[in-house]
Amino acid sequence: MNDMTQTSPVYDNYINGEWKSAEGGRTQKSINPANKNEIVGIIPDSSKQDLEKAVAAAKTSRLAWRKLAGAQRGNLLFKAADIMENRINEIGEAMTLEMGKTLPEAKGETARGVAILRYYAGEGMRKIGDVIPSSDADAFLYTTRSPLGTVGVISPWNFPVAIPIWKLAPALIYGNSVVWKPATETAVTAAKVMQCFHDAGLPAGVLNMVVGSGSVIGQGIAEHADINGITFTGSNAVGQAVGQAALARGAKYQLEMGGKNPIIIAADADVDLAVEATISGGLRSTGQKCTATSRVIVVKDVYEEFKSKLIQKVAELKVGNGLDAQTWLGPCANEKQMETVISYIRKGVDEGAVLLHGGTRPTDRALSDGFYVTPAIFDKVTSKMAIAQEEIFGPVLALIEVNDIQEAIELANDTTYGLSASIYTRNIGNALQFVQDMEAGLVRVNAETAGVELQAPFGGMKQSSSHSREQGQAAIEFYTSIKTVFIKP
Ligand SMILES: NC(=O)C1=CN([C@@H]2O[C@H](COP(=O)(O)OP(=O)(O)OC[C@H]3O[C@@H](n4cnc5c(N)ncnc54)[C@H](OP(=O)(O)O)[C@@H]3O)[C@@H](O)[C@H]2O)C=CC1
Ligand SMILES: O=C(O)CCC(=O)C(=O)O
Repeated sequence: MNDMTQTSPVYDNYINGEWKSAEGGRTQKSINPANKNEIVGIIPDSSKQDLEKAVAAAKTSRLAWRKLAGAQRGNLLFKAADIMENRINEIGEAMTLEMGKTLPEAKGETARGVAILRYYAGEGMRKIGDVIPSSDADAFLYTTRSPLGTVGVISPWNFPVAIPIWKLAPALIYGNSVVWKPATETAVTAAKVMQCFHDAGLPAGVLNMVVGSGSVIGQGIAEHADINGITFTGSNAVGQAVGQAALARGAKYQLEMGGKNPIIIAADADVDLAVEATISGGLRSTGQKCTATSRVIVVKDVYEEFKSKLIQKVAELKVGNGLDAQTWLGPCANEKQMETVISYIRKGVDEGAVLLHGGTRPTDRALSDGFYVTPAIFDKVTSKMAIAQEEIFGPVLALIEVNDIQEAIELANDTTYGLSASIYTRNIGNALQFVQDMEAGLVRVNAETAGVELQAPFGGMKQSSSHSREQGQAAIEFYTSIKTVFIKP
């Protein structure tokens, strides 16, 4: 152990209402991507034994939890929300330190987590069924809903507060107990979120958190016979494996995976607004959103104007440590992610695209220990290139020139993904054609591709999801089963 390891804060698993170190005391380090020499915290490296304890606790606690009134469960979520609201600075700072997004983004995401918690707390008071006229005049026919039992939540590092909360909160409010495996990258942030639920007085065993590698704890959740539903957000490769493991044992599953999201700029677009939306949608959070804009499809009439304005604005963005108030764009979340981004930039050049701007490690020596890449803009991209087809998850914009809206929509659909898409146009006909023909779960007119409203359904078409929807009232479809009740006196 070096000195820094000895002085770094230590975080544990949360099992059956208690903080517990991993079996055998195994730990790993959470590293700051802005400075790889800084350890943010020492976190558990859990084994299957830890998972077993968490699942057993969740199984034991679930009956009493489901028997509470929805309003009682809701009150606990309201309390957790209030506590989290008071800790926005602390949680936001942990997030910036662990995965690099800027502090305003990190605090904004934590505030969003609070709002999601409150939304689902309120769900405890809303209707969960319908009365249906029976063909038997004496009978009472209605539907109600049952929780699944225990839900396994596998969450990624890119929204380390909002994504877990939009899974945990509906799972809990509808009466499920939970075993949560957060991304290892953001386990410190996860522990701070978990502490809010603990301090709110959630009964022991109802929500458990196990930190450890995806292949052990994540896969263990997918395969565990006592976990009745699994919700996952992350890469397509892992999502497919999770889905297959769940399907093989008849468990319910929900997958939210990648995107290759297009923005279309029509000839009649407000070009300045379109440039802003492209930058915000493509480069905020260093491009590490599943809804990030990565393909910029521009009609030829405004191509040159759009391109030169985009380059000018992107050149003004300050890359740096997310804690620095001047920074617009933080580092990639980890070294592997940075290497992936750099390898795609090389691939783009090799395939014949023209790198107009960025795509390099910054020369500033103050940034040399961080996983930084300057935002890249590619010109002369064609739809068949890897940079136009594969999810990069980094600050890379691929410009594609087209003749008209028809061609733009065709190319926008020329991918295996279908998560989000946007168009900039002042023409209602263009907008309606786009809304109708675009194969994506989220379509936005005169708005960037990213940006999800917590009260609306969110999810993708094609290979972006398991065709289910999260958030808003859509969440009830995954976290419960409908029970049809027929009663005759
Ligand atoms: N849709 C989205 O929002 C996201 C998409 N991605 C995409 O995925 C790429 C790789 O990122 P990465 O973090 O490796 O994504 P992963 O899909 O590997 O990670 C997502 C979650 O799954 C867990 N996991 C990893 N392996 C397994 C497994 N075999 N079984 C069950 N769970 C597992 C991870 O745990 P652990 O952290 O311990 O590895 C993490 O909690 C990115 O470049 C991006 O393209 C990534 C994150 C979010
Ligand atoms: O755009 C957003 O706010 C949500 C993005 C998201 O869900 C993701 O990146 O996983």
